Amino acid sequence: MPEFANVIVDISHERLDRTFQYRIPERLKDRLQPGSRVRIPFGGGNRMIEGYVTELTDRAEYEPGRMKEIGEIAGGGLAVESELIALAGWIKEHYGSTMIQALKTVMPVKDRVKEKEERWVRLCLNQEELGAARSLCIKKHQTARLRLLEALKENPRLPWAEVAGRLKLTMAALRPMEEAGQIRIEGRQSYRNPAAGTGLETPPVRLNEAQQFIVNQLTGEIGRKDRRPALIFGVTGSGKTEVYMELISRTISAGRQAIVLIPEIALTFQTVQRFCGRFGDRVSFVNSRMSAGERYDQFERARKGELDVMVGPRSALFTPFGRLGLIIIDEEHEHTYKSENMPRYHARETAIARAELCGGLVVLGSATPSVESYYQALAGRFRLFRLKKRASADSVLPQVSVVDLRKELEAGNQSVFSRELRKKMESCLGNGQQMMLFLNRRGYAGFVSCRSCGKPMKCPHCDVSLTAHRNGRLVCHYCGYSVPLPKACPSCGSPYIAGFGLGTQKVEALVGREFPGARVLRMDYDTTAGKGGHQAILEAFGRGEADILIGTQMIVKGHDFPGVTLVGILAADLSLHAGDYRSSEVTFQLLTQAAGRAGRRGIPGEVVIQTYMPEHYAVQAAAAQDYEEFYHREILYRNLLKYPPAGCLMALQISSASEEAAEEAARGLANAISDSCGTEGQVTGPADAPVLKVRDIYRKLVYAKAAKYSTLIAAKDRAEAYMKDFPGASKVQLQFDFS
Ligand SMILES: Nc1ncnc2c1ncn2[C@@H]1O[C@H](COP(=O)(O)OP(=O)(O)OP(=O)(O)O)[C@@H](O)[C@H]1O
Ligand SMILES: [Zn+2]
Ligand SMILES: [Zn+2]
Repeated sequence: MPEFANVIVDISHERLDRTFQYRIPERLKDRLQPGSRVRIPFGGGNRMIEGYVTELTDRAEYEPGRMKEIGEIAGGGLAVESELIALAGWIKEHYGSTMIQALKTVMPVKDRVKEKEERWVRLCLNQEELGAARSLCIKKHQTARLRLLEALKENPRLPWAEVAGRLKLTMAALRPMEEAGQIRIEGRQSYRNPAAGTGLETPPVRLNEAQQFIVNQLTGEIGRKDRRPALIFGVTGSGKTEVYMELISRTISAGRQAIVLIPEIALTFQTVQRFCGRFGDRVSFVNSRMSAGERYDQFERARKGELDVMVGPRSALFTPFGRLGLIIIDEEHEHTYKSENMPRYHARETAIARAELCGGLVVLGSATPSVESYYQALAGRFRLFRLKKRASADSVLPQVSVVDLRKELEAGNQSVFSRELRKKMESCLGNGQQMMLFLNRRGYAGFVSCRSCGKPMKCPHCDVSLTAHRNGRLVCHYCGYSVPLPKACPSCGSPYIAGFGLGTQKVEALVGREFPGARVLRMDYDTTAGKGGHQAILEAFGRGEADILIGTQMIVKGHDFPGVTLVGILAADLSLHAGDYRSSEVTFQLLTQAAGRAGRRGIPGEVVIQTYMPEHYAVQAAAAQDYEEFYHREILYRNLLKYPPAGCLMALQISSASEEAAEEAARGLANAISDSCGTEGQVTGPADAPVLKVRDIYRKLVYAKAAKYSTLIAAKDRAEAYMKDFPGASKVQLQFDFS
C-alpha cells in the first residue's frame, strides 16, 4: 500500500491545478482509493476540511517528516465527484497522462472570466402582447424601446452586449420594461435550458418486434443479470434512436439518469428536438459551440438533479449525474469519440469504465460498427443485437453501382463524372429531385497513386500508403521507410503517377460548367466556418433551395433528406490511402453511410460509387451493403499484421522545437520501450510524423505493438521514467496515443 496520498481540496474552481500531499496513517491503509472523500488538516490551527484523494503514491513530493496526516474518511458515501475522480485515475493509467490532465478532462472547470459577460435580455410577451407594446412605444415616441422590441421579435433572446452596444439601450431604459413584465434580464446563472421550447410533444412510437426484443433483453430481469455492454447493429433508419429513447425512459422510471453521446456533426436541431419532444424539460444538451460557462451550467443542473438526460458529444460522458444508469453511444464507430488532446481517451472504453464504477449499462449503436466493437461482440464480451430492416415500410435500401474510373480514362472520358453518373444526374435533375455529390477526402494526406492501374505506392513493411514529402520522397510514417518518387508505376509501368488534386470548389466549378441550370450548395470547411454554418447549409438544402449538395464527409452523417434520390461518390478510394491501418474501415463506413443517404422515403434511391479500385473489398462490401463481408476481410488483415483489435498499438509522439532533441529522445524512447516489451512486443520507428513540423515544432513517432495491453502499459511507464532522466526533458514533450 502506498505511503502518500495526493488530495485535491476544491474541485469546482481553478484550484484543480493543485493537489496537496498527505501521509496515509496506518489505520487508513487499504481503505483509500482515488476518489475517496477525506478530512484533512489544512492551513494553520486545527482547521479540518474535506478533500478528495486523487492519487496514491510512494513518491514524496517533499520532506515526509513535515507532511501532515490524513484525518479520516469522510462520510456521505459515493458522491459523483468520487466516481469522476476514480474515472480520471483510470484514464491516467489507461492512456498515459498526468492526473491533472485527467482531472481537467472529467471535471470541466468553471470559467470565471466569461461569467460576467454573459447576460441576456429575453422577451416575455406573446405575439399579441408584443404588437400592443410596439403600438404603445410608437404612440409615446419611445424609440429605444421600440428598437429593442423589434430586435426581440426576430430573436427572443439577445446577448447583453448587443443590447447595450448595437441597440444602444441603457439599464435605465430597460428597468421599466422589466418591471412591466415585457422583458427579463437574465444572468448566465438563470440561463436554464438551451433546449427549452424546442420540443414538439411527440408520443412514443409503438416499437416493432425487433426493437421491443432489444429493450426487453436490456431491461428488467435479464438486463439486471447481464451487464455486458450492448452493441445494436442496425441499418440506417432501422429505429435505433427509438430503442434508445425507450431504454432512457425505463432508466428514468427506475430513478436513474442517462447520457446520450452523439457525434457533434450529427447533433442537429432535429436530434435535440426529438429528445426534447420525448423527455421535455428533463433533457438538456451540450455542444462545443457553447461557451465553457454555458456547458458548466448544464453540468451543474445535472449535478443538482434538475435533469435526467444529457445529450452531447464526447465530453458529455462526464456529466456529473449521481445515479447514472445508462450511457448510449450512437454512431459508435465515429472517430471523433477518440480525443485528440491529452489524455487521448476513447469515449467508448471510458464509458465502459464509468459504467463499471456506477453500475450502469452501456449501449452502442451503429449501422457500420467499428471493427473493435464487432470483434468484442463476436468474442462475447459485448451483447450483440441486430436491426436488419428499416423501420418505416416505405423506406427501401438504395441501388448501388460501382464505376471503374480506369475504364473511363480508357474510353477517353476525362471528366470527374463518369458516363453512368452523368446520365443519372441528368435524369435526377430532369425529375426535379435532389442529389448529393460526395468527395471523399477523409484522411487525405498526400498519398500518391498510379492513374492507369489505380495502385497507391505502399510501404513494403507496414502495408500502409506512403506519403509524399516536400523533398520529393515518399515516406512511411509508421516505420520511417522512404524512397524517391518512382518515375514509373512499380505495378504496371505507367508513367502517370500523381497525387490527387480534386477539391470541392473544383467540383462545384465543374458542375456549373456541365450542368449550367442546376442550383448548387457546397459544404466544406470553408463554407461552414461560421457558427452554425453547416446547419444553415443543410437546412437550405432540406428546404429544397438547391438541386445538388456538394461536400466532404460532413454531408454523409445522419442527415435525412427525403428529396435526395441520387448520391454520387466521386473518389471513393481517397480514404483508402490514408496511411493508417484503419483506412479500409473508414472508407467502408463512409461509403456505406453516403449510400444510405439516398432514397429514404418512398422513391428508391440510386448510388454511384466512382473508384480506381473497384475490386477493393471495402468498396465491394459497401456497394453490396454487406458489413459481414467487410468485417471478415478486414479482420484477416488485422490478424495478420497484429493491428487492433487483434493486437494493441501504442504510439509515442515526441515533439520539440529542436529536431535534434526530438530525434535523440525518440531514439532513446524506442530503445527503452523495446527493452521493456522484450519478446512480448514489437517496436518500430522513430519515424517522422505525417506532417513533420507544425508551427515550428518537430514531431517524431515511435510505435509499439503487443498482444496484451498490459505490455504496453508497462512500456508506457518505462517511457515516462526514461523522460524523467532525459537531460533535455524540458525541451521535449511526450504524448501517448493508444488504439
Ligand atoms: N416502431 C416504429 N414504428 C414506426 N416508425 C418508426 C418505428 N421506429 C422508428 N420509426 C421511424 O423510422 C425512422 C428511423 O428511425 P430512427 O431514427 O430511430 O432510426 P435510426 O436507426 O436511429 O436511424 P439512423 O441510422 O439514421 O440514425 C424515424 O422516422 C422513426 O420515427
Ligand atoms: Zn500502375
Ligand atoms: Zn513502413
